[in-house]
Amino acid sequence: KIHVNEEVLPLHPTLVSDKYFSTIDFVLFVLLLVASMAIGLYYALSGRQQRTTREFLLADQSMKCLPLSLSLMATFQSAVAIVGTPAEVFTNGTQYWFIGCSYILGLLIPAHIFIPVFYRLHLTSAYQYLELRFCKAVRICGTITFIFQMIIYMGVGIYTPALALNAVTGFHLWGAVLATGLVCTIYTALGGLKAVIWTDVFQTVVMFAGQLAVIIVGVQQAGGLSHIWRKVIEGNRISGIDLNPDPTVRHTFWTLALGGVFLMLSLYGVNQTQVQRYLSSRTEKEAVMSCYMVFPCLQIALGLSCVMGLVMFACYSDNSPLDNQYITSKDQMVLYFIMDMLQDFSGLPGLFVACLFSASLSTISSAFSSLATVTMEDLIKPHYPSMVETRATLLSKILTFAYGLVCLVMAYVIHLMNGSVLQAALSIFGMVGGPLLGVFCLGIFFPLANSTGAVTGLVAGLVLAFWVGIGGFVTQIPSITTVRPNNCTDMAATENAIMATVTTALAPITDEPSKPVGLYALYSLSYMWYSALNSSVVILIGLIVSLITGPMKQGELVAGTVYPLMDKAQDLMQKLLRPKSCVGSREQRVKWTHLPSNAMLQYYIDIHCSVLQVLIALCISVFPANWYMPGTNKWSCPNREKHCKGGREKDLSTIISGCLFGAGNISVTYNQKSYHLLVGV
Ligand SMILES: O=C(O)CCCC[C@@H]1SC[C@@H]2NC(=O)N[C@@H]21
Ligand code: NA
Repeated sequence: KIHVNEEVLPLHPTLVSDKYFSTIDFVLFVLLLVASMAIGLYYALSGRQQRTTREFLLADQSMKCLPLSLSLMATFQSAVAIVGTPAEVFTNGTQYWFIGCSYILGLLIPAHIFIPVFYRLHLTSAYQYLELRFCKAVRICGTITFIFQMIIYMGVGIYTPALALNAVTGFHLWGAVLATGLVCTIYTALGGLKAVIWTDVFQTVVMFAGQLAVIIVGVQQAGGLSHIWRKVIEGNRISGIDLNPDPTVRHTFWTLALGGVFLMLSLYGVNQTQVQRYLSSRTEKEAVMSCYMVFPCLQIALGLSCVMGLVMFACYSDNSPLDNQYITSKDQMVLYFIMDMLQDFSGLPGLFVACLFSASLSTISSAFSSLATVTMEDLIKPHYPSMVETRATLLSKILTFAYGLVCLVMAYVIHLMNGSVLQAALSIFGMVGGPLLGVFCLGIFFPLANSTGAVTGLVAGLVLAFWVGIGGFVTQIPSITTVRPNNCTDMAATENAIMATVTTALAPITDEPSKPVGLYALYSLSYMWYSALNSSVVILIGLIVSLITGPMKQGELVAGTVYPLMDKAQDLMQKLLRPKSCVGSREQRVKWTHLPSNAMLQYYIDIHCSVLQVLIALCISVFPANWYMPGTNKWSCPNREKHCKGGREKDLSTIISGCLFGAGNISVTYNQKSYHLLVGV
């Protein structure tokens, strides 16, 4: 049996028999690199030739929403998702598809909370916010955390397609890594953010084209839609909605749709790569629009990958190349499928490989650009405030090159680690991106949070993240190795053990394992909850420490750094200390229907609402108040019979939020008067 090792086995004799990457496939791959490079050079040489940092790092703030939205999607849609998602669906069914539900809140909240705050502060780096809101130290901590996260992700992003290609076709591993790394570095360093965004657009088109072509031909090869449907039904791969509340189950509706919201927020809300795109928009409105438009793009991308997984399953359910040890990891599955089933369609493998590398290029170029930006803006510029623009721009270009080299080094580090890439990437986002999300939320939603609280919270969040993340990684080794015995050499066995560990619930759990207790329960937490857990811990510790060390005073806050949502949080704390009398005597009441329909309403939420309720309230707060305010008698107020008569009997958003999350109090302030509402049924 073949153990894939690119150094020993440059070509694969038994894998796809006599089928190799052909000349036309190779040409398509090279064309992709050449076209990307050409776009980069065009922006390097045209216009004002990237002479200021505003031009180089923020695309002259001239971007429109269509290219922005495609670029937003391309940034976090790497080869990891292209090979990882079909493999996930192949092994565990379509449950992962439910992550699509998290895109709703995961994009609405950035669009209406994060974008307005960042855009109006005229930032370049998202971490400038942390200094404005807290202090320099928090900014530096945030920047360093971000750099750490992106460097690892970049390594995974560049290594994944190269490894898959190498394992299946024997294409030179380091040749592919070097080619993509160099091309990407050059066009990013020369063309700046504008080149990155426009190459993203081109690469997105290639990505969709590749996936779509493979699916269409694949369906035909697999014996048509009805045959595929029968196979996936027989193989039990169409997953129903799994409402199991157990947080240790890897993928359920809750881990994906709710845990996924936090993941999405850390990526689309506060990650520099995306914030930089919002800031490069011509207007705030266009930035918000681009955020809306990512939604269908992400859904299409997710749908295509899932369908590809199903098609693959129909082809290989009885004869898995993984079981036959034709391939060594499920991440090689997609390419194996392409080379095995579609080899006779000249150019199709090449188109798909171009798709794979498009995904990877668009991700690492965004990473280079954002890393150069934060290094310049957060670490270098503050020390040289009088640096001239041309010099700063040149330095930014050099930084981009430097990160290109770092990326190549990281590819080698990832090469030494080995593992299932999708879960690895998402775990990194949860472990490092989660705490970062927490510190931003702490600043934006809680006026009382101070710098000490922010630093302590961030550090505590990171410590917990690595504790739980690494704990989960280590404690899973024994159980998995027994599941998957292998008869390779000792070296290969250890390697496989590590690989299988990251693959975690590779096989759906068949026999009921004993419930983990104590720390093991914590370690077995689904990786999809990492973002939520870690960000909540940062907020909680941040608030506690802030309260102990003396909360921030209203006057000390820089205007525009806090979102009005939690404006009254301090009032609320005081109110909570008093016995609660639904509506204080100071507060006046008017009929709900007397509130003007365009009233600007401010909400604050009872502190004993759960995090979920807070989220829902956030969601509610983004809809125009007059959608559900006037005369809705689901809002209870004292004398509600008197005041709230004749309204709509059922208000959808109220009912859904109420049913799902129980009741919570929300107060509305209008014209300096407070009104209390009870959300729920
Ligand atoms: O790099 C990748 O391709 C995978 C990691 C990022 C995936 C996140 S999960 C939610 C969202 N949907 C996507 O397609 N990408 C991001
Ligand atoms: Na990408």
